[in-house]
Amino acid sequence: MKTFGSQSMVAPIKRVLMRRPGKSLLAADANEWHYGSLFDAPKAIAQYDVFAKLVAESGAEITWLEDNGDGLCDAMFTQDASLVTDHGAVLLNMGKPLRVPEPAMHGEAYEAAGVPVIGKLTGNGRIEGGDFIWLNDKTIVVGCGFRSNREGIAQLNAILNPYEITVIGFDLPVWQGAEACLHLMSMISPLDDKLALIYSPLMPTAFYQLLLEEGFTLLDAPAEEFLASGGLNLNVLPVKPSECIMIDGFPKTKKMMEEAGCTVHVFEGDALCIACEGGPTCLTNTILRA
Ligand SMILES: NC(=O)NCCC[C@H](N)C(=O)O
Repeated sequence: MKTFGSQSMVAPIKRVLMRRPGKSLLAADANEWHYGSLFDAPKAIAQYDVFAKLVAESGAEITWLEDNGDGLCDAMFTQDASLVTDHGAVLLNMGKPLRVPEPAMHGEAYEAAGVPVIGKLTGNGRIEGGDFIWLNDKTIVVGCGFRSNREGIAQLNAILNPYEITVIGFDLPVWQGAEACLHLMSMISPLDDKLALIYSPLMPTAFYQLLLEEGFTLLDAPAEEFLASGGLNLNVLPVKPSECIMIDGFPKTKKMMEEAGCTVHVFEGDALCIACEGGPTCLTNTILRA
């Protein structure tokens, strides 16, 4: 039986890597980590538990990393430090200096979980997982901004081209500056093979055009909810095609997805997600979708 592998954003989620926030988050200096005014660590941990329950209820097996007080508060956003393909995992290289130790942690977890590591980014090559999506099962799109760069794309191509996977890049806007977290997935969440929730004003034009050429239907999220949530209204985790988990409190975005045929599960995420700048996709790293 297949225990790892994923070259889709939306196939049924079967296994994920997650890290429950604990001691590190409770000791976090919000300024140092760029967490917002809604940050409240005990509340964030309680919200995380509700989210984790939804993930488990979707049928996914969770491979756990524990927050044992190593001080890596952002490590709960497991999406960012590695990516898993049908051939094994790639350890990424973080753009946010405070997060640099995380890919090595993922490497240890994959070794323990029986997932082969087929390569890792090094030196000045940087990509964070929030900056990539599978456009199709042979093509990865990476957003180049403060967290990911062209050297990272060149390295990822060198690792994945032998498996007939191509990585292409599009430049992201500056938006709120270098300290804020803006990833490619801050402006797009795939919901089905050819359906995605987006925020078009921030999207690279050529990427937007490519999605249309590929036959995507694009649901453009309402600006007021995007701005009120720091973009987290559209950070939506598909648990299977047209079924997803989102943060509660964004009724217009939710309705838009429901009207497009999606089933949407919600959880409270103000202290966890809005404050810490990462949503349901960021809190999970897909090990197996099939
Ligand atoms: N994939 C994501 O969008 N991850 C969110 C990461 C948030 C974290 N506080 C960071 O700044 O890296």
